[in-house]
This record gives sequence, C-alpha cells and structure tokens, in this order.
Amino acid sequence: MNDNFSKKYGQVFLKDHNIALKEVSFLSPEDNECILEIGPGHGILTEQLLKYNINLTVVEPDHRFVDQLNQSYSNFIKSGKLKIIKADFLKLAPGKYDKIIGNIPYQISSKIVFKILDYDFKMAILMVQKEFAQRLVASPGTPDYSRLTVNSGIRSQIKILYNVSRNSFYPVPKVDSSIILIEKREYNIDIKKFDLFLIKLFSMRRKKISSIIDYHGIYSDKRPYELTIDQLIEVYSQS
Ligand SMILES: C[S@@+](CC[C@H](N)C(=O)[O-])C[C@H]1O[C@@H](n2cnc3c(N)ncnc32)[C@H](O)[C@@H]1O
Repeated sequence: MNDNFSKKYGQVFLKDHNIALKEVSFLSPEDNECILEIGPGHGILTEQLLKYNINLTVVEPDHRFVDQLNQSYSNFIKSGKLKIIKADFLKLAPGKYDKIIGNIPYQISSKIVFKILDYDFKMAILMVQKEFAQRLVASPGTPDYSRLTVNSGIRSQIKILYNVSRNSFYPVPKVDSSIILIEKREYNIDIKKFDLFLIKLFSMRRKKISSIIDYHGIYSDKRPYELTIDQLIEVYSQS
C-alpha cells in the first residue's frame, strides 16, 4: 500500500512486532472471547489477535486500510472470525465486548477513552501518548490531576504497564507512548451530571471550592485539584 499518512486520522504505525506481541499478551485473549480493536491500520495487532480462537471486530474509518484488511483476511471474514466495520469509533453506539485493544490516535485519545468507558467490557489495553497516560493516573495535588483523571478513575482502574519509545513507530512521532490497562469498575453515580460538575470545578482548579460552587462543608477551602475522587463525590453530593 502506498503510505500517504493521514494527519486527520492520527496515523503513526507501530513497526516493532515485539511490542505488538507484548500488547496482545497483556490482553491475554481467551477462547471465544469477543474482542474489539480500534484503529487497526495495517493490522500489526490484528495479525497477532487472529492467532487466537476469538471473535474479533475491528473499527477503522480509513477506506485504504479497510480495503487492505478485507483482502488480507478474507478467509477470517468468511469464517465469521473477523468483522471489519468502516466507521469512526466515536460515532458508534456503545456495545458489549469482553476486551478492547487499540493503538489509538493521539489527538482524540480522551474522546476515545470516554467512549470506551461507556461500553460494557472487562478490560482494555491501549497504546496512548505517554503524557496522556500520566494524566490518567495522576495523583491529587499534582498538575496532571484533572477532570480526565477523576472521570475515568470513577469508572475504571487504570495502570501504566509499559513505556514505548517513539522510535518504535513510523513516521517517528514527536512523543513517546505508553501501554495502559483499563479495568472497568462498578460505580453508583449519574456520570453525566457528575462530569458537568467536574467541568465547572476544574475550569477553576486553583480557586477555593466555596468560591466556585455553593458548598460550605469541610473541603470549602480546598482547591478542586487537591481532592481525591471520593472527596469530590462527597462535595458533589452535598452541593
Ligand atoms: C496510531 S494509528 C495505529 C495503527 C495501527 N494499529 C498500528 O499500531 O500501527 C491509529 C489508527 O486509528 C485509525 N483511526 C483514526 N481515527 C479513528 C476513529 N475515529 N475511529 C477508529 N479508528 C480511527 C487511524 O486510521 C489509524 O489506523
């Protein structure tokens, strides 16, 4: 295929097969699991995934890759083991999969993570920009601690598993990457309403909570970025 990289689709491609193997081994596919891959591109992860006895669905908006995958994996498609959806993942209605995997475009990483968290799934393995991974797992009181950390932290447990050099990709991007694990967890809050509350608080992250919202409890003098997730939920439920 003539590589005409699309900036619009955030196309940098993993060239290190050992990293692809590592990601798939982190995912640990089990027999008959339904697995979703976001943004297969040339299929470096797809190829490894198809070695397992799983049902694989891949979502890719770029018709060039869809055509390439349709050709390379026609037997898997015929046997029903592989389904290729030509679409923007962000526009799909959330579904149910056992596991999700993807080396996702940097510029829409937070939208993709928020969308994944609307899915019914057990765990996801994603390759993301290193700095983005650090924002996901940031501790309260640090500059990286944000609405993204809290929103994703309520709905899941996230860990950085492995850092990947920019030199493992082509064309070489300006940033390094990290492989992260997302494990979905149960939560008991209206996430849409809570997120609106977070947007308001974190838009003034250095102001005292009592000067942002009508709250006069024990955390009034704290700043939003200083509170743990549980403390933010407490403020939300009392305001
Ligand atoms: C960083 S590249 C990774 C490609 C391949 N998985 C790899 O590791 O080499 C991101 C891929 O996501 C695709 N992509 C971009 N926007 C997307 C979207 N909204 N939904 C699904 N895939 C998207 C791109 O076309 C590209 O194939």
